[in-house]
Amino acid sequence: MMEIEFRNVGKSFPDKQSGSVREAVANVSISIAKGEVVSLIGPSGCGKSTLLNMGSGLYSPTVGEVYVNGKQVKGPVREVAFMLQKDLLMQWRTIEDNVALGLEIAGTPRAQRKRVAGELLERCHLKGYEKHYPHQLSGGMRQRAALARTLAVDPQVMLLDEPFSALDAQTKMVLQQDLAQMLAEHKKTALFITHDLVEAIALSDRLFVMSERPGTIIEEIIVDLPLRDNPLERRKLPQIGPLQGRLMDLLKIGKEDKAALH
Ligand SMILES: Nc1ncnc2c1ncn2[C@@H]1O[C@H](COP(=O)(O)OP(=O)(O)OP(=O)(O)O)[C@@H](O)[C@H]1O
Repeated sequence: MMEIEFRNVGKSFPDKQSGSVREAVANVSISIAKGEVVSLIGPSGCGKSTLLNMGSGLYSPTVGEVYVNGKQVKGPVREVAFMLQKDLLMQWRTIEDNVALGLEIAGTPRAQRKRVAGELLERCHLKGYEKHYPHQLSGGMRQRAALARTLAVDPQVMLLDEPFSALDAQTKMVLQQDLAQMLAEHKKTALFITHDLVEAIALSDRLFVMSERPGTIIEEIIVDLPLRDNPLERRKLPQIGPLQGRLMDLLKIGKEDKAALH
């Protein structure tokens, strides 16, 4: 069974200026099996975040349906966790309490919350920072804490909306490595949005390339490369360059007047 499925999904938003509706996403069908990591790439404004929001139940599709674990998504889904570019940590809570937030909401007893948060912080290389506050950490460390918080609720499906785009290139590579290892170790299913083509190739089993708005899928690419759990090594493979070139061509980078990616 597919873990997450978009069936002929479309989404339109009311356009305040014209008073009509504007189509953001058109006729998208994507099926992702348990344990698969899939990336969405496409020009800015093509509807990638809108798709993720429909996956989590935050937005409802105008047409079509979304399923998680065979059940139609009709509102926020417990099995799905979101991670965004902004870490959204609460400044007044310690790192440990930020990581345990979802568990607290779920009513998990304090001792268990502390244990889970401690284990995840160690796994995310933040041991010793449990009692620190977000402002005392670097951007990369805060994003690690956000990753630990996302994993704390043990979601089946992770929706990742450019989680590393605000980080410097080297920090980003190290976090990608941690994420990839955790996804592989826990067989999590993930749908990842990125503008970084090599990041998409390094982390994914499959890629979907979207057109400009209204976003549709223009190409599905199977990343037939080893080392999905080791993106630092996968990046070094000779096949990466040609694959990146193919994506650049599909996205018409440098071929048109406008910037396809930014
Ligand atoms: N809540 C909303 N109300 C109205 N329009 C919206 C809403 N959310 C998104 N849109 C519109 O839908 C289109 C797609 O936006 P979306 O954020 O999904 O694109 P994106 O591909 O994620 O962009 P980027 O790569 O720049 O993050 C845009 O034109 C955007 O203005």
